[in-house]
Amino acid sequence: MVQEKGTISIHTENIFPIIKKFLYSDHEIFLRELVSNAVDATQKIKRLSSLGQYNKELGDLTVDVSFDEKAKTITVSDKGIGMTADEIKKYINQIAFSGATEFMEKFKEAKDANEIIGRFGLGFYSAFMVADKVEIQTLSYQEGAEPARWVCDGSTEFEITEGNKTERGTDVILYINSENEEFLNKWKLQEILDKYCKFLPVPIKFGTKTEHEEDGVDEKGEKKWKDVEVDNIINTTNPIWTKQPSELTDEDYLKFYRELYPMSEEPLFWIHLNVDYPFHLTGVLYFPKIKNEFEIQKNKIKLFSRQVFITDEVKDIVPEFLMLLHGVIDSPDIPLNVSRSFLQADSNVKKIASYITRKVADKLNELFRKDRNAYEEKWKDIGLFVKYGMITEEKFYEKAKDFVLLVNTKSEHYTLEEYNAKVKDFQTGKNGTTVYLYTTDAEKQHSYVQAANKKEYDVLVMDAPLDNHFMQQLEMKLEKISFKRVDADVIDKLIEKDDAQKHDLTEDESKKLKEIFERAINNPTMKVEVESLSSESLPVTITMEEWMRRMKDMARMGGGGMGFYGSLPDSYKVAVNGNHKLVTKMLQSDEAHATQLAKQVFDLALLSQGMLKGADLTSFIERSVNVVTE
Ligand SMILES: Nc1ncnc2c1ncn2[C@@H]1O[C@H](COP(=O)(O)OP(=O)(O)OP(=O)(O)O)[C@@H](O)[C@H]1O
Repeated sequence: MVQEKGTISIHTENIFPIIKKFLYSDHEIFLRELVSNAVDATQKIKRLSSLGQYNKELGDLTVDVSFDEKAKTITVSDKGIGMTADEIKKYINQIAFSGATEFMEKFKEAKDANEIIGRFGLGFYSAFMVADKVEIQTLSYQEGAEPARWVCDGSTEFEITEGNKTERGTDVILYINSENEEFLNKWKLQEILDKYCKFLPVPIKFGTKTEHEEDGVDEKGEKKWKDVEVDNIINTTNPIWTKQPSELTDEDYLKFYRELYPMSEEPLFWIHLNVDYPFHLTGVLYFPKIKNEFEIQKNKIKLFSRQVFITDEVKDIVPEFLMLLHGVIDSPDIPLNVSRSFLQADSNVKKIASYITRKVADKLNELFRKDRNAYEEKWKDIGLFVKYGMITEEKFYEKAKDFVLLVNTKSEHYTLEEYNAKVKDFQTGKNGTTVYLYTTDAEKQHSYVQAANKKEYDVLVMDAPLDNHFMQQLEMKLEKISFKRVDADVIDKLIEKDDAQKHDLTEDESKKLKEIFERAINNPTMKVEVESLSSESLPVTITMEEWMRRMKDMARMGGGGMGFYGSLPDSYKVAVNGNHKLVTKMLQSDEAHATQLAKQVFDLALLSQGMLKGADLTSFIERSVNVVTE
């Protein structure tokens, strides 16, 4: 007997075709929505029971997901609070959005199904993305409630009749349409449940699975096994982020990490997030080992809302540099279903981002203070992360400046403050700027590093692509320091002091020398200059000005607006040591011999820079052999 027929109050005839069509790409979330509703209903009955407002047995509260390939149905059953016919009318029929007109207007901007579903309270209706007909069989927990049945065939017509349920709870039965039969598949459903429902707080059963069980011993005394069918519970109801850190061991955290990222290396350490005010957020963030930039995988953080998986695109919620971390964040306070631009402006999201940034900085600081040696050992893996954070987040910079480390060619680690104290006295030039010398490749730039060390200068290793930006950041922030690569100039000019040496050459001699070299090198991008270096320094040194090289490096890395520098030819300075005895010899030789000597020492300088290649290298070798045999 039909009790009631009616029209779902959305005033627009064909809302379902719109839902179906528009939400095409995200079809699978219908299951997330229905299972979440079932879990909500279950938690409500638990709460009523604990408040003493429901006094009957709760019984087994497992939510059951099943499908029938022949009947082409998927059923989600719960033993939650159920609904009366009136409640169905109230909650299901009057779709919780303020009107079809608004929906019609807004859906145009919406970018994905999540947005529409959440914003308009269409969770339940997402069932129509995959089903032609949806049936609800339900019995409310309330004393004397009658079972009710609701059926809707995807038009705006519905029907409420007497239901057949004899126990408290709700069954939602989807009659899957022909385009969506792929969902009538065990593996497909299992996959969707794994993705969205793996950590829901109520057990979810999906069929059964076979397990091996010990079955006594045989005649020989060996263990016997038997296969038993057990419920296939697809979720862990108390994932670690819902627990207190004090209840957890390191092994628990590692186990959870392995569960989330089965193929990954062990994380370095982790942070347990737990805040109640001014927003709710729990989670565990792991620091993965990051060896180099190419390995970075973003979007590894999974975002949950009350244990329901929402997305692993956490951009806009956590600051960019924190996306290098792995783990989970769970917050009901993140507006999940709004557009990205709205998200960025949301004050809760901003607070959450700065909370996480602070927590991460505090954790690093704690590791640094507690066990400096261990921290230094891990620096290789966390350095990139810390520097990235300092470059991109002002707030993080302020905290991290106390625990970021600089590493020199002797593998010694220094904080910014320690390093400044170490080099200030020796490496401050006459203009008052302290020069931090660095190498990007201690092997290749070996002769320069050695020259610096001879002068008792310290040399840092800055070999990550990010270091360019990092140094620039430090130059801006720290007063009166500048970074110079060891081959940015001849050693005496890298850090200019008052006691600069003079060479004994006359102006004419200098000019002549310059000409000899220019002729020998015959390359306009090599600018020859006669310098007064110590007589033990090499006769010729090739350098590239710091500023120019950095611009070129950035252009190479694709730095915005730097393309112009990339297109300039490399320009080097060829510093001829006016105090070297070879110079005197050259000035006294005939032109041909002088040119040959100039060529030879220039090639030697190129060689020490790793710049001598191809035909030039061959002719250098031939020339050298001749010199030796002469
Ligand atoms: N399995 C169920 N048991 C009891 N009540 C249910 C069940 N499923 C849905 N309802 C009722 O129907 C209402 C509407 O559900 P729907 O999924 O459309 O929206 P919602 O769950 O309130 O919001 P959203 O899905 O956007 O988070 C629910 O709030 C609940 O009152």
